[in-house]
Amino acid sequence: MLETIRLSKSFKRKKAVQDVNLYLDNGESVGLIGPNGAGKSTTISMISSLIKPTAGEIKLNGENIINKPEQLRRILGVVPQELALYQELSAYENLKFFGSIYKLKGDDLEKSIQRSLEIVGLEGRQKDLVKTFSGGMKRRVNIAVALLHQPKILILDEPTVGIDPQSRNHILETVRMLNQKNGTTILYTSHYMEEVEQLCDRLYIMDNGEIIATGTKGELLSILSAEDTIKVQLSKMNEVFVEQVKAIEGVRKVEASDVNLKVIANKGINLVSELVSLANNHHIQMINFHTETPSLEDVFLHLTGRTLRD
Ligand SMILES: Nc1ncnc2c1ncn2[C@@H]1O[C@H](COP(=O)(O)OP(=O)(O)OP(=O)(O)O)[C@@H](O)[C@H]1O
Repeated sequence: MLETIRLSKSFKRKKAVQDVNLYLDNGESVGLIGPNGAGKSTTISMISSLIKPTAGEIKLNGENIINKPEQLRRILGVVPQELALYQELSAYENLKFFGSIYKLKGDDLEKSIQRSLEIVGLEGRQKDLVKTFSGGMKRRVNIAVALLHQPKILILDEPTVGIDPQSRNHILETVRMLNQKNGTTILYTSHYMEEVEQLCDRLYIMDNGEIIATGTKGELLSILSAEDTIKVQLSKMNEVFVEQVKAIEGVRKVEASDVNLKVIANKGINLVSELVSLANNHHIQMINFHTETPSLEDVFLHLTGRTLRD
């Protein structure tokens, strides 16, 4: 349905986005995840024709629409990171104003406003001034604005940053409902891995302006399927022991702190028995150990050497 091909944007010498290929199929819920500054907002701004790409194409149903953004605008709803609301107007008045920009009028406009307010759960607060709302409620009004023209594709740029947990849950539920009940195609950006894990069928992982991995959760986790992670608590620790653990064939990484050891090793080696015999040689007891199941955060760490929130 919607596709970007080698989409790139530079600001002077800064390459903010480079060669980004992504596609959204009809009815999919797709996550775009990456740390601050990865290039997510810039990518979204290009797709929503707020800024012009330096290079690349944006295709809608196979047709390059970079120079005819109005085609895409009709079917695209965008919830930007920054609030775009009039604080001195009520929620209803804000929606009325933005609805008129979409050229909605009369009964159609009224129905759209009430439908959008209902979706975000603010129909009971529509007469209240936006300035009296919590941050989370303002975000929900922002989402209602993006829904006024019943977009087929909804893009949300980090919609849960800095808001209370109740509004966050409400927003996640709203997005899930729009995707699963209304069939709205979703592109959801976040630097919270657990949100995209919950909401999205497929993910793109972005770092330093580039897509560094893509796939379903299962496909991304399989990047780590060649490794085992074992965490061990010991009765005591010494440096020679740690060095000998590092030297075990197939061990990739060892992190030691206090009496805890985390060992990442190639799958298939008999790491536990090697550790037990080494510990015995040093008169160290293994108090407990467990194998860790990798998460998508681990995939990100594996690919970039950093955590998402670094
Ligand atoms: N108008 C601009 N002028 C110069 N540099 C910019 C501009 N907009 C973004 N950048 C730079 O481009 C890079 C990508 O920024 P972008 O906002 O797209 O990242 P992001 O992944 O959305 O992160 P965040 O979650 O912090 O918004 C950053 O290094 C940023 O400083």
